[in-house]
This record gives sequence, structure tokens and C-alpha cells, in this order.
Amino acid sequence: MTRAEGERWVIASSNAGKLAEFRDLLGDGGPACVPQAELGVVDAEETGLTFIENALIKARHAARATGLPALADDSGLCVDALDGAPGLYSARYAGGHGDAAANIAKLLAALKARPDAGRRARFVAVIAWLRHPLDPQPVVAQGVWHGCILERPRGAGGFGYDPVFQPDGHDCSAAELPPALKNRLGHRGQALLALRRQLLDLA
Ligand SMILES: O=P(O)(O)OP(=O)(O)OP(=O)(O)OC[C@H]1O[C@@H](n2cnc3c(O)ncnc32)[C@H](O)[C@@H]1O
Ligand SMILES: [Mg+2]
Repeated sequence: MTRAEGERWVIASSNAGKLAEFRDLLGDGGPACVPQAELGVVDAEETGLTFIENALIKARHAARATGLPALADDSGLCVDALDGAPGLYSARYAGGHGDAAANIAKLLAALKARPDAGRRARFVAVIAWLRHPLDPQPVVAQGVWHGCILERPRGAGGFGYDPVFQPDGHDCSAAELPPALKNRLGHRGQALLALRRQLLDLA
């Protein structure tokens, strides 16, 4: 990010995989980005009914707790044959929060015997940036990454559902892509690029 050099932003996420992607994508030279846990911020309750609402809830919570501008991501995997599930509830699809192996097992069971056409899916990320907790003009951007769900996990990179997501145009899972490539092509990278453009327009 080029905006506001010397400034500090709080990253309103506790997901280590997301934080690694943010570190790579935000790069050097812009505002210093500090994960919320380093500032003692506990997770917000994600009570929204959309990715947009949850991204705003998380950013507002971290901005209020720290007094810093805040950047939050709410994201998930939406599978066509499951009417968009796990969607908003991707992190806790199998019950416990962030249990990737259990989430993947549940997803593969739900798609068992589905032919290719029924395995279409997309990753969605909404990123929200707030100047302060009562900011009436948040900057919000969305990224979508299309692909399909593999029959079994492949690869050890990335996080979450990456081992079972095959992005369109690639013959491997997202967990097998070099991290820099996943970050550039993926939903989070797309959303951050769109956010960056909006911030530059505002500058
Ligand atoms: O709310 P924070 O603290 O940011 O962390 P979280 O993991 O709870 O994040 P979400 O509430 O946005 O839930 C997103 C879930 O969607 C999945 N997901 C999102 N982006 C992903 C990606 O790039 N690769 C794999 N899975 C992803 C993964 O299961 C995440 O836990
Ligand atoms: Mg969450």
C-alpha cells in the first residue's frame, strides 16, 4: 500500500494463513501493519449475514480497541452444488473454529459422488478498511477466485480449503501453487488490489 506512509494500521484477523498473505501482499513502504493479537485485540463476534457485514464488524472492533485504522478480511468458500455453503460459515463448517482437516472431510463427504459439474466453487474475500470505528465512509473491496473441488486433498501450502480447491486454469490445488502465485491470483489478492485502487483514488 502506498497510502499514508509512516502510519500504522491494525490487521483485524487472527488467521495465521491470512496474515502471511497480507504480509506478502501489502509489502514494504506503506503503513506498518500490525496483527490485532500483537495489540491485545480479541476476536470480534461475527454476527453478520454477509461477508461485507462481517468484514466491517471485524474492522470496526479492531479500530475501536486500538485507535488505529483497521483492515479486515471476511472470506469463505462457496460451492454451487451446496447452495453456496460453507460460505459465511467456512471457518466453522464442521463445528470447531478453524479445524481445516475436519472442514475438508465434511466438504468431501457432502460432495461424494458428485460429478465434475457439481463441484464448481469459488473463494470470496471482502476486505474492509476503516479510518476509525465510526468512519461513515469505509473502503470495501471484493475478490472472487473460481475453480472446483477436488476429490481428495493435494499439497501442503496455503491454509484452510486450499488442498481441495483447484483454481481454473491450473492442474493442481491452491495448496500446490507457489505462495506468491496464489496470493496474486487469489480472492484476497484481487480484493486487496481493488482496495488499493480505491485508496489511491481517494488520496
Ligand atoms: O476472522 P479471522 O480472524 O480473519 O479468521 P477466520 O479464519 O475466522 O476467517 P473468516 O471468519 O473470514 O473465515 C474464513 C474461512 O474461509 C476459508 N478460507 C478463506 N480464505 C481462504 C483461502 O485463501 N484458502 C483456504 N481457505 C480459505 C478458511 O476456512 C477460513 O477460516
Ligand atoms: Mg473469523
